[in-house]
Amino acid sequence: MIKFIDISKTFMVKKQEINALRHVSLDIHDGDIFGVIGFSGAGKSTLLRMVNALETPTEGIVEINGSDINKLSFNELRKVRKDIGMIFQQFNLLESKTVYDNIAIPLVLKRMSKADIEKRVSRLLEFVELSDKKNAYPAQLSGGQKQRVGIARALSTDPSILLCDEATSALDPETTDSILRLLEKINRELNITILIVTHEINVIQRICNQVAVMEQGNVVESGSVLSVFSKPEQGITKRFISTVMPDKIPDSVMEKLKQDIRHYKIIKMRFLGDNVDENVLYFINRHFAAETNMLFASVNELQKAVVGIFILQIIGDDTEIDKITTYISEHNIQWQEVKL
Ligand SMILES: Nc1ncnc2c1ncn2[C@@H]1O[C@H](COP(=O)(O)OP(=O)(O)OP(=O)(O)O)[C@@H](O)[C@H]1O
Repeated sequence: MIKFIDISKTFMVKKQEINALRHVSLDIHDGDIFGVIGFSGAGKSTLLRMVNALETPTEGIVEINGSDINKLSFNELRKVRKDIGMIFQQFNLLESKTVYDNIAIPLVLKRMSKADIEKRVSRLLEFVELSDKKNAYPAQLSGGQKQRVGIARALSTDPSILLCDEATSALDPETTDSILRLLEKINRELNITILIVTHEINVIQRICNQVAVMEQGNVVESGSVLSVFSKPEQGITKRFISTVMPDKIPDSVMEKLKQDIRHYKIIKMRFLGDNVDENVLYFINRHFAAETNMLFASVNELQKAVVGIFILQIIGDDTEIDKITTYISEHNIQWQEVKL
């Protein structure tokens, strides 16, 4: 388990304080794919680099499996670092070395025998599906292939934690998808805990089970991806999520609404998981004396659950509208009024 306990980090640049992290507390459990999202400068990389003590906190404690990483002896720290792999946006491969040699570097440093290195590297190349590129140089590889080499190198010491610093930000969407599938396989088959920092919400949506949203050094929102995506609280979270799960009335529909002189209320409902199965809309239309008009609907699958967003215009008198919203609340469906 990785535990950030009340972490703050201040950099001094030309006598000016930069508060890169402010009182950050997070728990990352074994087996998690934990995503940290935020815009540039939010403090994500600084936080990630705390895990292998490439960065030390000004205040607070970073615990890995119960021990304070900044209180370890040199040898103890070296051992912990072997248990932590890291991949980067720009891959960080040695251009003058072949794919094989790049992956073998950590094993050579570990003084592993040649035969064992050969065995381990071949297995890793197979795992990342690059066996045919064993003797190629990085310049002969695509971005996705380079990242696969980076991943194989990070896995070479058999770590239990993998840190990913914007690992897909330099890749096109299709290649991103294949790398994310590989990360999922690493988590599932090798039982490796993954910590990802990214500014791409689709990365979080696609593979993470937990998320923390960072803004100006603070964690402003965190929790399971399902709970945060289905009920985002903070403005920044809503902005990120709306790019992959739109929740706005389309402009053309909005124009028509402006001409509508009937008495109505507009509500936005979010259905989560099981309650999407209940045919609430059917019930509303049959049992209340109001007309409903669907202005927008989207349904997304997340962590094998369904998140539905419906924006409904309810046309009728206030008593009937109140009955409907009470009925919706009683069915534990989140809703809020949308004001034009
Ligand atoms: N070594 C350093 N010296 C001085 N300031 C730093 C250093 N490292 C980071 N910072 C500053 O700390 C803040 C957080 O930076 P950090 O790289 O952690 O953000 P980030 O969210 O990862 O952004 P990006 O995605 O652009 O890397 C920024 O204002 C950055 O300029």
